[in-house]
Amino acid sequence: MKLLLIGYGKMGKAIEVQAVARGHQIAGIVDPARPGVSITDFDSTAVDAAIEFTHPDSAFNNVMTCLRQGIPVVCGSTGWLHHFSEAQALVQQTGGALFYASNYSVGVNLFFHFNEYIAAKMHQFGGYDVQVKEIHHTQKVDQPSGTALTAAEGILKHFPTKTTWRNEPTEAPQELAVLSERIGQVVGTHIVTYTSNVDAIELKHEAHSREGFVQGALLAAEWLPGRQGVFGMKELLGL
Ligand SMILES: NC(=O)C1=CN([C@@H]2O[C@H](COP(=O)(O)OP(=O)(O)OC[C@H]3O[C@@H](n4cnc5c(N)ncnc54)[C@H](OP(=O)(O)O)[C@@H]3O)[C@@H](O)[C@H]2O)C=CC1
Ligand SMILES: O=C(O)C1=N[C@H](C(=O)O)C[C@H](O)C1
Repeated sequence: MKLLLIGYGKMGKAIEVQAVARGHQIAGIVDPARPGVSITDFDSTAVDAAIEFTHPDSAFNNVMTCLRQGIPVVCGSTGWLHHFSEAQALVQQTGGALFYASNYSVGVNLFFHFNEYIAAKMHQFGGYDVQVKEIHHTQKVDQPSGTALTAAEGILKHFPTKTTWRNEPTEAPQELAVLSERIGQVVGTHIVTYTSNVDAIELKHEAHSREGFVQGALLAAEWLPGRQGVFGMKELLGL
């Protein structure tokens, strides 16, 4: 496949290495460190899919440009979902394809699946409070992480005592605390904890490297071309 990499930071560079190892061609790299190359230089004849890992402030614009260029786009950037409905509308309008996941690791998507199941069970039995905690490296600009927000949404869907989330400790019983810590080079750790008067139950995912994100993003890029619509890891993995 011919891939366009948008963003050539920690993820973009790691994706390049694995993409080449899997026999793909890098048709172009768009990044501020490589001026003179832009998404509008490419179209669906030059590129089979774009993979976008940039920044919360640039992701929406990059996704929209790919869709206008007719390029199927796999986006991993977090912190831009307040614009997601506009991207969905452009997918419909253009007949294009957008794949989005707050976390491309297969393990995290299993964690999301179990998280929803556990939330429903814990609510059914009662007596437990719940919180989400995420820990990431100090270069991360958005908080809470996209993964923590997906986990929080999964809890809110199945644990109706909680009606909203807050990114700080809270005593309000209807608020789900989603706590963020930034430490050194931590790749990404997410913990959901249920606490009662007598015990605690934890569901934890700890990424040991970025390889899981890279593999998932490449699987998505290999799966997306030829499809029309908005997709995520549930469709890719059949979860
Ligand atoms: N969904 C998932 O599984 C994962 C998501 N992420 C998310 O992906 C994003 C990127 O992560 P990561 O690679 O670690 O971040 P980095 O900061 O290491 O890399 C981002 C790169 O994108 C560049 N960039 C900024 N703006 C643009 C633009 N408009 N067009 C093209 N490139 C641009 C940056 O350049 P400059 O430094 O000059 O600004 C930088 O080189 C983050 O939002 C992160 O949360 C990360 C890992 C997994
Ligand atoms: O910025 C990161 O590094 C990561 N971002 C994603 C998120 O916000 O959840 C995914 C992963 O945790 C790493």
